[in-house]
Amino acid sequence: MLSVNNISRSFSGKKVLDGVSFQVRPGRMTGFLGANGSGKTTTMRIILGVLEPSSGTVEWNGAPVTGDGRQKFGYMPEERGLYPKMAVGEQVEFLGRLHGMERAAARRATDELLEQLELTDRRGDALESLSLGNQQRVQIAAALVHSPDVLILDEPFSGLDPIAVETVLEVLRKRAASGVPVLFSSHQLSLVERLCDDVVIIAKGGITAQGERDELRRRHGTTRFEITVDGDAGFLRDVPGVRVSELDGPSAVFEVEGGDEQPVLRAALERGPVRAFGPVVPTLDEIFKEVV
Ligand SMILES: Nc1ncnc2c1ncn2[C@@H]1O[C@H](COP(=O)(O)OP(=O)(O)OP(=O)(O)O)[C@@H](O)[C@H]1O
Repeated sequence: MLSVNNISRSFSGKKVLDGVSFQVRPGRMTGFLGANGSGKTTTMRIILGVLEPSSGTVEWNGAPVTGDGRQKFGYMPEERGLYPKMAVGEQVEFLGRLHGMERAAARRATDELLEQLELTDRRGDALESLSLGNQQRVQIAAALVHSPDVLILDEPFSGLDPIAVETVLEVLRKRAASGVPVLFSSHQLSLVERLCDDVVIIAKGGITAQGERDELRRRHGTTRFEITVDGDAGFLRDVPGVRVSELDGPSAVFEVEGGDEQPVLRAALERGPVRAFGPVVPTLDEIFKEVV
């Protein structure tokens, strides 16, 4: 497990991270969400050791991360740092070699990744001749070539079309499934909602929510309920203690005074069949707006 423990960081006296703590668990995709300037890139740079924290530590499996340990991290930085004129395959292979791989192993890993990312036919082309979306796929290959123990990806899905998102996602999921913790930042909430197992939300340099995606959604959504009946759900307005916030023919969203929704269900059943009844589970988008 990767643990970020109480990290703070200032630039020219201005605190941009203040006591940031969270975990990235093995085998899970963790979405790192935050508005522009909230501190995502700074946190990722500190995890990678590109930047020193003012205080706090980063630990991998309970021990402080050292330079050697970071050799086994895979990083896709926000500023995409590859060589524009170098051929795609040569470049990925070279980065594998820089991480200490033997030539043959680096070549094999490169071939496999280019195949998975549907770039095999671009192997010999200069990076700059590829579309931006394809260059992005090469960045993913560069971060993965040395079979990292941990993956830290800054906005890996930005600029990808929906099909490319699926291709990249499949590659990342495979790595996660093999036990690698994957941390990726994103602004695209609906995408993160679909892709991640765990979520960490940062606002103004502090963590405001974190946990398993579905658990987080349940935790933030217990005060509202939705119901669908046969006919018109308008009768709910006359049920004592009920405040209807949305009404659309047979469906309604409501809150109950005191929070016990079961009497409302009984009242509805007395009138006729109830087709659906349950708590409203908020989207990540709604949670994000609530906690930032
Ligand atoms: N090298 C630096 N010198 C001074 N200030 C910096 C430096 N790096 C980051 N900052 C400031 O730290 C804050 C957090 O920036 P950071 O890049 O971590 O945010 P972010 O969440 O990644 O944003 P974005 O989504 O826009 O990439 C910002 O106010 C930024 O201006």
